[in-house]
Amino acid sequence: MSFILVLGGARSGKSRHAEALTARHPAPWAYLATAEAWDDEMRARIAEHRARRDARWETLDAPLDLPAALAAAGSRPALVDCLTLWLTNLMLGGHDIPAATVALQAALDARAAPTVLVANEVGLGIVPENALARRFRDAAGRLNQDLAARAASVHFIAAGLPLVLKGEP
Ligand SMILES: Nc1nc2c(ncn2[C@@H]2O[C@H](COP(=O)(O)OP(=O)(O)OP(=O)(O)O)[C@@H](O)[C@H]2O)c(=O)[nH]1
Repeated sequence: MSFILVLGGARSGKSRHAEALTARHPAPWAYLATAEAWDDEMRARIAEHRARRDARWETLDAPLDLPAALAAAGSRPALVDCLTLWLTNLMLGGHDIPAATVALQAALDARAAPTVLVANEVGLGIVPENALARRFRDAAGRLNQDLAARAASVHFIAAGLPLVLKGEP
């Protein structure tokens, strides 16, 4: 089944927008979290998100094996938040990014329920000074392009407001 891709910068409101898109479908919904709580700041960010979601959401942790989590979500509408952190986790772990992208696409193709994907638009600022940051920026841009080409709709969020780049609002 096709999916919706929600792009945006940090604190642009993309998670909230993606939650609303997912909630257009009947509950229960699966929230596939790719973040890991390494420090207090991340724990606080995650706690804020968890407080916002009610009991109709079930959280599945998917820092690396996102294809398995998409399969585990089964017939529930699923929200993946976010692909850019998943990519970070893969890169830091030395995983094969093209192979992981193919596996992700296969898992998306296999879904029979609606899916909303959140990703950061990271390439709008100045060129990063270090090589790893430049590699990450390029990989994130490529992943966004690959998924946008396959998505039914693509929404770009800035200042909490959606700009429809492709498909339905
Ligand atoms: N492990 C885990 N991570 C979560 C959970 N809920 C949310 N997150 C993570 O929190 C991250 C989002 O953090 P924020 O800092 O609020 O995101 P942001 O991109 O700055 O903000 P917006 O664009 O406004 O959504 C996502 O990557 C999620 O994976 C959870 O229950 N468990």
